[in-house]
Amino acid sequence: MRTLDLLRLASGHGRGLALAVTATLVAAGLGLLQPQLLRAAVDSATSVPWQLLAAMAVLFLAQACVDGAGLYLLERTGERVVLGVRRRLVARLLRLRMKAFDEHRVGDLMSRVSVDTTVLREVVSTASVQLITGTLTGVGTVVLMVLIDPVLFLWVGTTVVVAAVVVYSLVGRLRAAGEQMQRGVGDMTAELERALGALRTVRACRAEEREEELIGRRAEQACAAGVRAARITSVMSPAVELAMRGSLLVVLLVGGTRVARDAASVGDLMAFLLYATYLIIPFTSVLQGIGLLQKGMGALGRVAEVQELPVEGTAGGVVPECAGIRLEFRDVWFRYRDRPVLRGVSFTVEPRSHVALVGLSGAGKSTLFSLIERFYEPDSGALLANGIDIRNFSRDQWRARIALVDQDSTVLNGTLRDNLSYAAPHSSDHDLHEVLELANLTELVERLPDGLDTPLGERGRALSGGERQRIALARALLTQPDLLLLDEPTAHLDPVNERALHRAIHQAAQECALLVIAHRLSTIREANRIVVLRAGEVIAQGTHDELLGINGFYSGLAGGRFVDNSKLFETEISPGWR
Ligand SMILES: Nc1ncnc2c1ncn2[C@@H]1O[C@H](COP(=O)(O)OP(=O)(O)OP(=O)(O)O)[C@@H](O)[C@H]1O
Repeated sequence: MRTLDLLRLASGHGRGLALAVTATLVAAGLGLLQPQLLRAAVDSATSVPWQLLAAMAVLFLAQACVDGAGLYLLERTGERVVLGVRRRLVARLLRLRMKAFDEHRVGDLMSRVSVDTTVLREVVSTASVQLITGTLTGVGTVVLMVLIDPVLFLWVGTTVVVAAVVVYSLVGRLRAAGEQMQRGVGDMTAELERALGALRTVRACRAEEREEELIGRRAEQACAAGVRAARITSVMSPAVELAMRGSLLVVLLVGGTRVARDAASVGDLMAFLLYATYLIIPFTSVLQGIGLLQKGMGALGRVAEVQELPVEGTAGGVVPECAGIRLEFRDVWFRYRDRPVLRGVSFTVEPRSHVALVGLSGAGKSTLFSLIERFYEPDSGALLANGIDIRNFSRDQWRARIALVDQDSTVLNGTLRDNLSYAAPHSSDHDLHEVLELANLTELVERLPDGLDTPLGERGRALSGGERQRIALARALLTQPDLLLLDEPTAHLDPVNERALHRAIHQAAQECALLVIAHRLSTIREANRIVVLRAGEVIAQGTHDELLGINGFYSGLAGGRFVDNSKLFETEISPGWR
């Protein structure tokens, strides 16, 4: 099965591989001719046979050139095969269903693209040729040896068979060790990615030593598997070497006596001896090839696992052009694995309306956003856009009509312009400046040394939390969505910027529908409608004033938990935060 996968890997590169294998085979063939020339020179010449020596020199040179060309072709093909695999893996990883990321660690998935594919390259560029040319030249050498002296070959053959049996018995264990090593490297990368991704927290918690210890342990696991593989190889290699040296000794002893008894000529013995030394090369090649192939099978398995993970579908129709989107949650149920999170959620966001979602932490508010973005699908019930189930639309088309600003306000490594136009790459400078003004960012652009073209650093490290949030909002507004999803948009803002952002949101709400996860009273008051969520259920809907009168849970939330920023401004803190 895996062998088939391996062959499939090389498909499309058959020409390059065939050329490389041919070159290596020709080089090996040229090598096999040399002892024959030597034999002829020794047996027939009475003086130094210059012509034969010149022919041998030409053979040596030709062999070196063809061998070099074959090696280059192989390495090139290996690189191209890996490029194809990496491209396929990257395309797959970027489209995996979100559930796959709940079950697999990002660092481990990354290590499959970097480390495992490198092992695959070795299999393609080295192991395949080692196995093919090693076997063929080995067989060729054996045939020539049998032709020269079958009796002598029997002696050599026996030692070689013993070595082959030792190698065969160790191959399975070498493969297992190879797999463990790759897994160890994957685990280590995952831990490192986790620690570096949260470096500020690691430092603030003075956890460097603990992280170092944990990541070191993962590295040790990879090292232990590597050492296990080395131990197995260290038994294999001397076994082969012993067999080779033994067979040379046998050739000298048995061959010498046969020459003494005139059963063979000196030329025969020299040619046979040369072939016996030549046999070492293909035999070691095949051995190394088998070892690499076993390692490669482990890597291939890990790469194939990614290829089998489910991706988001691309099928579906176009969202019909309309003046706005009316989004309806109709009796939506959803669970993460076996944990129910949403229970029969029903509510509607009218076109150009402003709806706030409120509820305690863990009530399921962000999950509602994930369902709207179609990161996950409901277990039952449906989300309807203007009466049509959104599963009928292609994800791409649907996502083009909505925009999301989440709490993390992701800023990508790149310039401010790259970040703003990420979802709308062809925006004009005029459009960019319009949204910058809306998000109260013009001052930031003036302050940055290269304005819109200033690099923002990895994850926008050079920016404040509020600036990142406003950039995320500006990016969302630039796409002119029909539905804007905001996860507490004013979370990182001071009152001045909060007011500016409310203005921006208010303006945006003229053009599109807004669904806002809100924790601040100011954000909630802006909404035409508030949906109260409790443990995955919608327990009430209405305006702020209506809900205060009819819903005890909401009144409790409003009285105790919403942050009233106007009070914060006066350095008073609402009772729930004391
Ligand atoms: N990927 C996930 N896998 C498993 N459980 C999850 C996942 N994401 C969220 N949950 C769980 O689902 C529940 C709802 O989470 P959700 O993030 O929707 O809550 P929330 O109301 O947005 O909370 P908050 O206000 O704290 O952001 C929580 O109990 C959370 O632990």
